[in-house]
Amino acid sequence: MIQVENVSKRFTLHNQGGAELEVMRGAHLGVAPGECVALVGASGAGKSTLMRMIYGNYLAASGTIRVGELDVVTARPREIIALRREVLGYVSQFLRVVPRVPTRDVVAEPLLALGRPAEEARARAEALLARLNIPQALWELSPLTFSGGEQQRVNIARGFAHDYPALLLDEPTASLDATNRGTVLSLIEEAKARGAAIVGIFHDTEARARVCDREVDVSGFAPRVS
Ligand SMILES: Nc1ncnc2c1ncn2[C@@H]1O[C@H](COP(=O)(O)OP(=O)(O)OP(=O)(O)O)[C@@H](O)[C@H]1O
Repeated sequence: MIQVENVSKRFTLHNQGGAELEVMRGAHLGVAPGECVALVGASGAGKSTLMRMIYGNYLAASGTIRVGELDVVTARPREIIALRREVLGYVSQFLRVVPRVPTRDVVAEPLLALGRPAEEARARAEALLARLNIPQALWELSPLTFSGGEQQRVNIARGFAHDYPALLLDEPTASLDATNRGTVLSLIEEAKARGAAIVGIFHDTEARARVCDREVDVSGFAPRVS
């Protein structure tokens, strides 16, 4: 479902005289439906960079990144937008939302964007918010003033609203209490059971051991200095 082949990445630092920083060469990764793969490696090894390339936020310098039928490296912006709407979900560490939009609508939005009936989208959003222990009194409010952990749970609810065939998870259990952490791990297990292909960064080693089938050490993709 997710197939990364021979990917390299260079950053051009425009504010530092155009210096070129090569951070990855020959990256490979394959994730089958129903599988969860953890990206591991020391800080700065390139875990986030690889995840952002799969999502199409960073452009790979070479190689292919297939998600379903689409090669993200050569895809047009319109195709990336459709991929993100239908196929590839991304739970980032931080919630980014438009001000004044109620929490329930923030969570329902991915389903509405797919043309699902408003009633169904709302019901799904409410079920997820309840499961993640967001008090009902907060559903009508914007999540911008919520606590860090509440915002993270709203972000997770939004990321799991649609049953994406592929999911990217950036530290989904960071800063959660034991109960909510358990709920998030159950959501991940349920996504795997319905066939989602998942790539995740988990500094929480117990969480990683519970939900991930394999680890891929991105340090192995560091460019060799010759
Ligand atoms: N936008 C950017 N511009 C320039 N360099 C970048 C950019 N993003 C990442 N890098 C560099 O790429 C390398 C990999 O960074 P990345 O954030 O992917 O590592 P990581 O493994 O996710 O680290 P951590 O575990 O600390 O989050 C680092 O040397 C970093 O400085």
